[in-house]
Amino acid sequence: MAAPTVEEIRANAYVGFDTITQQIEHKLLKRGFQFNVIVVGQTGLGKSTLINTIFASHLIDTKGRKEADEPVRQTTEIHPVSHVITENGVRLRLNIVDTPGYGDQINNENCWDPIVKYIKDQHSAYLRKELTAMRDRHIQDTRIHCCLYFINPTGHSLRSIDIIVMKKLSEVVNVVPVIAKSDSLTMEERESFKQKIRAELVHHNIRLYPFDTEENDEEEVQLNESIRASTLPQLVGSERNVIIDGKSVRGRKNRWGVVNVEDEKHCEFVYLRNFLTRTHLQDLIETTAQIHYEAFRQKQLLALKEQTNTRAS
Ligand SMILES: Nc1nc2c(ncn2[C@@H]2O[C@H](COP(=O)(O)OP(=O)(O)OP(=O)(O)O)[C@@H](O)[C@H]2O)c(=O)[nH]1
Repeated sequence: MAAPTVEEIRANAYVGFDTITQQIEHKLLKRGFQFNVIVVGQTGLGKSTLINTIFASHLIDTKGRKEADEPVRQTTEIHPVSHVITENGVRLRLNIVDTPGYGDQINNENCWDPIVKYIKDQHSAYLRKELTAMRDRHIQDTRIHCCLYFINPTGHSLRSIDIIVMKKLSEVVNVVPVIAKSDSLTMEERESFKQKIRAELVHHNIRLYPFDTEENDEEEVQLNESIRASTLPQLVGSERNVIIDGKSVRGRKNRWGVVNVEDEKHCEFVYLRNFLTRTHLQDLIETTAQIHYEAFRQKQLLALKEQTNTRAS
């Protein structure tokens, strides 16, 4: 019998486990993905516009007062909406939670409570489902993966409510602060405002996303570092098109001219969109499960154990 050729040896040696990545992809594509984001910031800062601009669809409506005599909301409300968007066969279920009324009262004390409670309630619901004897194969995940916190473009500094709330939120969720409506500032004002806010965030020790963990390799640590260095994108949102150099682009007219939302020389919208959808979508989801939910779960289970011990003794 003739000795096998190199090709025959190679063909016989192929086991096929390298297809596991395709098998996983097939399963994940069938199930689809889930991304839950909450938007927090004073009325009229452009929260709905920004979300609709990022996902290029009209997903949420403005909650502003339509008539001058409409009463101002007395409390922070929680308005979740859910949409399924599809891109190249990938299905993404998007839960967007709007928080109208936040920061709008004269006395804003505790106006953040409904937001923190909502985030914790989602962790709690997930934990309950996880602990049932006959748990679902796939638990519907409503845990909030990202909180976009809108900072007023005052040109001065953070308000005390921003500091308190970002601190509270960063204990339970990935907080990504953004400078809203940055076209109301000149380029010089924007840069100095950004530097000021960054220094304040560091001074007040506000722990923003992304976090370094012991498991991070060199590349991930460097990536996190670069994200932190570019924290606070200065945004302009728009659901309308304007004509620039004969081309119709997503943008808005202001007193200085026209802003092309997608032009990095005009604002940092593209940076935020890439960060949320192209580079960090999966990491935001993972960090929620591994850091925020894990901390919540540990606390709840320890409390439960203590209760049981007290009852037994
Ligand atoms: N100049 C400027 N105006 C903006 C920008 N984004 C939104 N707007 C406008 O600001 C107004 C309020 O925008 P919304 O997106 O409804 O703001 P919101 O924060 O969702 O407001 P509420 O739903 O009331 O909480 C609208 O007239 C928008 O067209 C922006 O980046 N720059």
